[in-house]
Amino acid sequence: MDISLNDQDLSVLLEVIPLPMLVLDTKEDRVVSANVAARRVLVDPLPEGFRFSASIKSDIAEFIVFLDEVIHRGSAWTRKIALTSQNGFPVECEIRAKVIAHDPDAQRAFIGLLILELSELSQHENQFETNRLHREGIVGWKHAEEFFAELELQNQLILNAAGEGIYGVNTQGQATFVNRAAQEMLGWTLEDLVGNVIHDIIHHHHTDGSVHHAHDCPIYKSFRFEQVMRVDDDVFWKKDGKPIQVEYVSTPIYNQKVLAGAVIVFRDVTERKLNEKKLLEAMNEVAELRDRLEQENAYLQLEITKERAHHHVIGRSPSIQQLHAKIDLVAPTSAPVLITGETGTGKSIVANAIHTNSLRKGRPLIRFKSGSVSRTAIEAELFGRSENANGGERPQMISGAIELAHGGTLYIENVCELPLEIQNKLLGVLQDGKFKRIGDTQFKNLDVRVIAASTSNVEREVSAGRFSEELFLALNVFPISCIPLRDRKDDIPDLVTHLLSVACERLNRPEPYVTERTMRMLTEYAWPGNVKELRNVIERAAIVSRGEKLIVELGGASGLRAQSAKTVRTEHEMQLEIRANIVMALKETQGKVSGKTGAAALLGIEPTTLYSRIKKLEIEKREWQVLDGGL
Ligand SMILES: Nc1ncnc2c1ncn2[C@@H]1O[C@H](COP(=O)(O)OP(=O)(O)OP(=O)(O)O)[C@@H](O)[C@H]1O
Repeated sequence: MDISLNDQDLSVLLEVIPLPMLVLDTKEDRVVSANVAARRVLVDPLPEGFRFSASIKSDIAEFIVFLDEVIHRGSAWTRKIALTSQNGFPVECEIRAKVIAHDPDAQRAFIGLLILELSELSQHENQFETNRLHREGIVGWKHAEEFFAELELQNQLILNAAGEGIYGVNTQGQATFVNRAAQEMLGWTLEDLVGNVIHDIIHHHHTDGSVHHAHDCPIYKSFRFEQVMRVDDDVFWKKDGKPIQVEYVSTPIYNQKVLAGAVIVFRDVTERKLNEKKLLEAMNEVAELRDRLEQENAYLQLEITKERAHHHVIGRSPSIQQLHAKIDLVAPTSAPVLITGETGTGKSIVANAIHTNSLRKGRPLIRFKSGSVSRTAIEAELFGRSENANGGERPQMISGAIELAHGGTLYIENVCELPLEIQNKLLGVLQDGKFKRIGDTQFKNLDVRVIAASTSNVEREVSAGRFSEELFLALNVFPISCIPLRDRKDDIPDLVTHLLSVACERLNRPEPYVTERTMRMLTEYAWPGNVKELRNVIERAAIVSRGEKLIVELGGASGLRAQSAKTVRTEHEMQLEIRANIVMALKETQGKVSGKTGAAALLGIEPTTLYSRIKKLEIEKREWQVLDGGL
């Protein structure tokens, strides 16, 4: 079957195609039809029976291979074939070919050839790329715009959420933005600030009232000299005319590497500065008090040392020598000491000697003698108290004697008078080496040496169930007993001389001399109140003696002198003497025990001691009342 094409139809079809196109009859190598664009490239007008091979510049064999490929595959393209234009110029092109009709038996095919000049093709491609870029550019710009809008919104949110005040200024010092915190801290609104020179609004004066010139302003400096400025003590002025203390950082900002102004981040530190000021004042006050306390302490220590300088254990009797030996032995240790002896025999003098000869002498010797009657008061005096009076506020601390003695020595007088509960608590403290204030929750470590004293026979108190046996064992590590003055009369002259010189020094009086007679009288006296009583007598004598001689009055003791002439008295006789002396004293004071005019003062003993003696010796009211009534 032979095929044919309606040339007319083909021409019309080809003409609508803008690119060079022609139809080739392969059998006759004839261009059947070519559109105007193709004719413009090859030959125009197209001669009847124009042979396509005439336009091929390159090897014709290459074109035949290409046609075979087209017929075989139905379509193909190549850039290997160069054409010659009607002017004789070479036309570099891409030829795209497609089989329109094929009759293998007749070895004929009609093939459509599209000729794309490479120069135009690349122009097209460039144009296409440009269009594509243009299209994509617009889309990209839109994306960028959305992105920046989003970013700006987020930045605004961040700026407004920030706790610090933040504002920006341009290079003219005009505010460009102000975040919410800044507006709230300053009271100025966005309308008040943005576009205006912010220095004139919030930063115009110092607190002392002097003008803050813009040329001195660190914020201006930050963008003039392009440096970050940190200021920690400045003021910004609020809309209500009040200043707030601020600390701020001013950082220069750039737009496309060109200085655009500065951003200022600030904090209201008014309250902090106030607290710092208060703290500083409080610390200064504390330092002042500490200095004063140290001075007072130094002064008191000096006074105590001076006072204690007169508190040596005086005497040469064998019992006093023995006492010295014991003190020397026990002082350097930290062992507890239990000192027993009648009142006024020098128990506190011994405690002092032990302390001053120990390694603790640089720390205080605290004397504890509870004057309180109630158990809780005694407990607080000894262990301290931590009170939270105003609930929630810092508790008020009161240090007890035991805490004050930390590192030093605690001397407990009349230890037998401590209530049993407190005795047990004290025992616990000594065993554990820690204590707790009343009302406190925390234990504190304690390093204390305890020296306890008693006028009573402690073993007897233990047997009577009035004193804790365990505490007795804990304290009785090194017992020392103080011998009454009547058993060491040899010491009386030394004591008289010593006590007289101490008294005169204190009274700032010339020291009178003691006649032999007076010394004998003093030596022979029974001294139921021991050295304490002797001291009182000597002090009184130092006051009343106006002349050169010491005039001694032994008060109610005259009645006892006859008895005191006896060389040895029994313990019972001694007790009777003491009893009679107390009754006499009570008679003189009409039963008054304490106070300056009380019987205790007259006897030179503590009221508590006198009370316990009255009880122990079973002295009844009628005894001194009857006597009183008899006069
Ligand atoms: N051996 C001594 N050497 C020097 N002074 C002494 C001596 N013994 C006692 N004294 C003096 O007597 C006074 C009373 O002594 P101290 O207070 O030590 O007695 P005490 O036994 O502790 O009495 P009390 O049991 O009543 O507390 C002291 O102030 C001290 O001046």
